[in-house]
Parts: sequence; structure tokens; C-alpha cells
Amino acid sequence: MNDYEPETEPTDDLPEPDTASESAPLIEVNNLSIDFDGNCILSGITRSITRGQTVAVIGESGCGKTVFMKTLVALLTPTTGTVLFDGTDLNQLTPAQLAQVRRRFGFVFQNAALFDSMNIFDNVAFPIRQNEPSTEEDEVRERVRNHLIEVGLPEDVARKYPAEISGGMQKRVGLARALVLKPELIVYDEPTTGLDPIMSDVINELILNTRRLYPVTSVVVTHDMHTARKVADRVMMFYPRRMLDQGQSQILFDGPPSQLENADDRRVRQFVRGEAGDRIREMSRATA
Ligand SMILES: Nc1ncnc2c1ncn2[C@@H]1O[C@H](COP(=O)(O)OP(=O)(O)OP(=O)(O)O)[C@@H](O)[C@H]1O
Repeated sequence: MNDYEPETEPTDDLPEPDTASESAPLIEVNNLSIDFDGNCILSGITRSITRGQTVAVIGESGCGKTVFMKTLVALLTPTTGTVLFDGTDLNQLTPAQLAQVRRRFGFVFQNAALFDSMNIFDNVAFPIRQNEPSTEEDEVRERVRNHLIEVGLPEDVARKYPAEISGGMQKRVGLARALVLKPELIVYDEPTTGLDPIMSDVINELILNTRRLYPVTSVVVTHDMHTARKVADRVMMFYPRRMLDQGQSQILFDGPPSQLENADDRRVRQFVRGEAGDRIREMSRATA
């Protein structure tokens, strides 16, 4: 700032988004890079995500899928580059503004991340009580009940504690809790990890159902190719930065799941078929 510019007081009002158009992307990532202690995890990522899209983010362990997802919802700050949500640069917001924007996000964490000391009802009610404290208790009850039904949980589950229900049920409670504020963006971190094939497919169906019921945009970080194929209309495959030469794109594939099998890049075809290919040799070279 030069000496002649008036100092602007920090404000908690959200800045006007750069764009008011419904057709504008919900998320715009521009030249994003993330380093941890000089260790480059992501670099040169420029992508946008359209409203209503369900994007699966795939790639081998440690390639930066979760880091990418966390950056989209401002749980991590870019080292360089920007992330715009609905035209607003998330990293320019005050903590109060960011808290306001976060109400528009739903998080479904890998381990469900329920509060052990609260019963299921209070877990699902928590975001309402936290963010909309003037909501009448009758309405809270109605909303919690509807969301538990929506994810296929019987009513008596509401009185139980997380430790008293199965992992699959916990994941569904996590989804109900993520939905209760009607988010515009839902991020799912490994939603089917640790579940049997049937329960995994129940979760896939619920992700699809959520998309049918609400105009939500979804980002699903997953290792499960069945999930990626079934729920996503777009798949992005990341590759570990350290395995690439400078200037090579870290996103090896970005397209509809139907094109994965015939992707131009051999590494994509190998990944989706679960073939190691040259990876053992590559890994030993990268860590040497
Ligand atoms: N807060 C952090 N501080 C330092 N390093 C981190 C942090 N978060 C992630 N990393 C590192 O960044 C790399 C990418 O992590 P990330 O969790 O995004 O991988 P991933 O692709 O989601 O892998 P996985 O499929 O195993 O979950 C890893 O090497 C991880 O150790």
C-alpha cells in the first residue's frame, strides 16, 4: 500500500463476488501450489468446477488428493495461487467471513468424525444449533429426523452414541450431518474406505441421491474406482509431484469416467486397472 491509499478497516461483511452469474464455475483454482517445509505437494494446478458437478479425485497415496480437497474449502492455505468459491477469494477473507462461507460447505470425513460424547441426534443437530441458534427445537427435531431418514437410518438410532453403531451407520450419520445446513458444496474424504462392498454401494447410492435431491456440487476423494465410476461425472487423476519433471502437468486425466480405461496416458490406464507397471522402479528412483 502506498502512503496515499486510505487504510480500509477490516469488515466481516462478505465482499461482493466477482461474478453473479449462475453459469460461472462454483470453484476456480488458479495456479495453485502447496509446499510443506519446502516439500512441493501440488504445483501449477489450474482448474474450475461447475455448479452441480460431482468430481472424483483419484490418484495414488500421497499424491495430494486430500491436500487439494482441503485447499478448496480453505482448510489449507495455498502457498501460491488462488482458490475462488463463487467468485470470492477464500484466502482474502477475515476469519468471520470465512466462517460464514464455510456454512455453505458440507464435510464428510473419512472416519465420520462424530462427537463421541453426543448421541446421534445431537451430532446431526450440532451444525444447526451452532450456525442457526434461533431455530426452534421442533424444527431442529424435524430436520434431524428427515436427514436421518434420507440416509436410511431408523429413528431409534437417534438416541444411540457413535460407539454403539456400525462404521457404515456412522458414515451415514456423517452424511446426514453434512447435509443438515443444505450445503452448496460437499467434500467427501474417502467415503467408502473400510466398508464392505454392499455398504460401500449404499454410500455411493446416497451420494447420487443427494445430488438428485439438492443442487449440490460434490468433490469426492477416493481410492475406490467403483465409487469414482458410479458417482462422478468427472474424474481428475493426480500424480505425485516428485515423480514428474518440471512443467509436466500433475493432473494426468480430467474427463468423464467412461474415458478412463482408454486414457491416452499409460499411467492412468494402469491405475484404474490396478496394475503396478513401472511404479516400483519409479518409486525407488524418486526416493534415491
Ligand atoms: N499439514 C501437513 N503438513 C505437512 N505435510 C502434509 C500435511 N498434509 C499433507 N501432507 C503431506 O502431503 C502429501 C500428500 O498428502 P495427502 O493427504 O493429500 O495425500 P493423498 O493423495 O490424499 O493420500 P492418501 O490416499 O494416502 O490419503 C503427503 O506426503 C502428506 O504427508
